Amino acid sequence: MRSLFEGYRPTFKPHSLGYEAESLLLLTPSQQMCYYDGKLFGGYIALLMDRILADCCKHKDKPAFTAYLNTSFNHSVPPSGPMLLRAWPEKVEGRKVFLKGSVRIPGKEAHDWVDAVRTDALFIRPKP
Ligand SMILES: CCCCC/C=C\C/C=C\C/C=C\C/C=C\CCCC(=O)SCCNC(=O)CCNC(=O)[C@H](O)C(C)(C)COP(=O)(O)OP(=O)(O)OC[C@H]1O[C@@H](n2cnc3c(N)ncnc32)[C@H](O)[C@@H]1OP(=O)(O)O
Repeated sequence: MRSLFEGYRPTFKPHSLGYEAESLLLLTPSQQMCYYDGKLFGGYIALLMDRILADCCKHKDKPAFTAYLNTSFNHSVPPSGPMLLRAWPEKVEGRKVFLKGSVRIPGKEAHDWVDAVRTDALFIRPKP
């Protein structure tokens, strides 16, 4: 199961509401799960998003539970290309942490990245 996260090494940067996280990932052949050829399985993408959002929440803080993870798949993600996972906090209300995340993939132009997937998520910190 750990191999699902092979190559996942997030880095963190301070953000006004906590930390933002990002990880550039190149999947190994066993991670390149597709139902349709050339399109990475959406459930696997959601798993990766849940992971980076959870890590973003808990960096130097208490862990939190996923309450919702609303994921929009705007473009398919090629299984063998680079993908940039990103997560950042949008709003914090008591124990509720609202976050956004995205998966970026290379665009048509050199050095151009496009958002293939966008996620709105709510994580809840445990009661004290
Ligand atoms: C296929 C192979 C898989 C392989 C992977 C295997 C293993 C992975 C290994 C390693 C993974 C590594 C790292 C982990 C990566 C990711 C982990 C992510 C974290 C999770 O995977 S975690 C599990 C999934 N997750 C749950 O299992 C949650 C179930 N649920 C609950 O446990 C409760 O529901 C809880 C705790 C969420 C809240 O409960 P609570 O009692 O603490 O708080 P309460 O209900 O009072 O809500 C407080 C305020 O949040 C609002 N609120 C609550 N829920 C809302 C919702 N859904 N939408 C909108 N608002 C919501 C209320 O309206 C209120 O708002 P207000 O205060 O304004 O009134």
